[in-house]
Parts: sequence; C-alpha cells; structure tokens
Amino acid sequence: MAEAADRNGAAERIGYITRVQSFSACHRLHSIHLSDEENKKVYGKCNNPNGHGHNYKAEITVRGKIDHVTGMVMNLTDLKRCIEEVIMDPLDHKNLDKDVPYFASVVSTTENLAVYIWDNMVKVLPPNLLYEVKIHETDKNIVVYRGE
Ligand SMILES: Nc1nc2c(c(=O)[nH]1)N=C([C@H](O)[C@H](O)COP(=O)(O)OP(=O)(O)OP(=O)(O)O)CN2
Ligand SMILES: [Zn+2]
Repeated sequence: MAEAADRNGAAERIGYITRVQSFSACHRLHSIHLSDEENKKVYGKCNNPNGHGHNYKAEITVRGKIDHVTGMVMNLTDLKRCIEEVIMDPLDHKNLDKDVPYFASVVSTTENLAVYIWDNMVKVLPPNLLYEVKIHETDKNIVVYRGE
C-alpha cells in the first residue's frame, strides 16, 4: 500500500480518535414552521408540551496525521476541554428549547443537535480535524453527522 512520507521520510499514518461524553437534557419536538395540529401529527408524543428527557451520549471523532514526534492526532486532554466548552457547559442539565438560543427557532431533533455540536466544535478545534459527531439519543436511536 502506498504511504505518503513526511519531511523526514517517515510514513504518514492517519488516525481517528474518539472521546465519549454523556449529558442529560430535556426537550420537546415542536417546529415553528408547523401549526399545533401539524406538530402533533408529525411528532406525536414527543410534541407533549411538558417535554421529556434523555441521557444523551455524544461521540466526537477527530481524524488526522499521527504526529511523528508526539505520537498523537491531537491531545485527548485538549479534546476533553473542547467538549466541556461545546457540550457540557451549554447543554448538560438544560432544557434545550428554552436554555439554548439556537433551538428557539430550530427544532431540537437529534439531527439538529448533532449539527449544533458540529458547528460549535469546528470553532474550537484545530482546522480540518473534526471527522464525525455521533449522538445516541437513546440506546436505540443514533444520529451521525459529518459536516456534509
Ligand atoms: N428523526 C428523528 N426522529 C425522532 C427524534 C429525532 O431526534 N429524530 N426524536 C424523537 C423523540 O425525541 C423521542 O424521545 C424518541 O422517541 P422514541 O423513538 O419513542 O424513543 P425510544 O427509542 O426510547 O422508544 P422505544 O419505545 O423504546 O422504542 C422521536 N423521533
Ligand atoms: Zn426526545
């Protein structure tokens, strides 16, 4: 297999590293673009005005060159700090619809939550490193967003 070489002639290896973070939040599925009746029809029980909660699990994956000197794609301790800033501070133990301004006009589906996390992770990570945001809403419902 052909491998690119770095400036010292060493083979360039690409690695993927993931940090997992759990957080809890409540929400209600409700679109401002739909009538109350349409909202009920589309979202069913998830449109209940009292809302409901999830113990979400986010998996943040970065992809990049394994640095010949440090042996790392990036320091996982730095990734942990980024996750604190982007996920834990604004989202943990929050009402997504009421406490997070982004979701005042964007319905708080797990797809949109993944996009929100992606858009904010790219602002704090080194350029071109973020590969994937995966959110487990429940054990059975999982969403992946790769910035497309
Ligand atoms: N495409 C999406 N569909 C749904 C989303 C979503 O984010 N994207 N979210 C929900 C609700 O938030 C809901 O909490 C999930 O409901 P449900 O599937 O009923 O949840 P469970 O998997 O826990 O239910 P089981 O009864 O255990 O199957 C709905 N749809
Ligand atoms: Zn839900």
